Amino acid sequence: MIPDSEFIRKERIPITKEEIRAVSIGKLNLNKDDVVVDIGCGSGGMTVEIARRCKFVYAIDYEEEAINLTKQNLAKFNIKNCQVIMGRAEDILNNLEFNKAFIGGTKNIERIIEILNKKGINHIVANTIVLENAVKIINELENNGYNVEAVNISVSYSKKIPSGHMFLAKNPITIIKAVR
Ligand SMILES: C[S@@+](CC[C@H](N)C(=O)[O-])C[C@H]1O[C@@H](n2cnc3c(N)ncnc32)[C@H](O)[C@@H]1O
Repeated sequence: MIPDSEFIRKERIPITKEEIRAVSIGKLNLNKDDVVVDIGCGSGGMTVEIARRCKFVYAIDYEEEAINLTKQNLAKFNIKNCQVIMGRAEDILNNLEFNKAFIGGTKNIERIIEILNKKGINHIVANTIVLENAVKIINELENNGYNVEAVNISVSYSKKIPSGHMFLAKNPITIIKAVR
């Protein structure tokens, strides 16, 4: 995994933290022939990690700032096997050919899952920090016939204090994997 500090970052656009990227990449079980869509690419943290491990990535986000940041990070890490597309995933997915999906942005998630199902996508990984979104994503995936497994990951980072080290907890993230 690339350390968070090596990415170009903007405070307004949260990057998926290194440890969460590591588990998410594991759940995607990528191989060199995979073509992956990154839905809600944000700062491009996941886009870069996915692209390094597969054939091609489509990175989608409706925010111009996110698109620009993703492009900057792709350039920084010299990633060429990626197309960055600005727009709403639900309007774009039907025009793309891919076999796995990573979901980092959850606006209109019901429609997105419906499209992924109709396109015959058999391997999806989604991340969310919002409890209600986790429930919604799990229910929608199961309603669309996927076998779902969710893990909730809490990462704590060490901090040096005068008497030694302490751990500072980050918010838990739910990582949902759907296959069939
Ligand atoms: C938490 S960020 C993703 C972080 C990213 N995985 C990273 O490592 O930097 C969520 C992003 O999803 C985008 N987003 C949410 N719903 C979307 C949708 N339906 N279509 C396209 N982009 C979406 C938001 O604009 C935001 O930039």
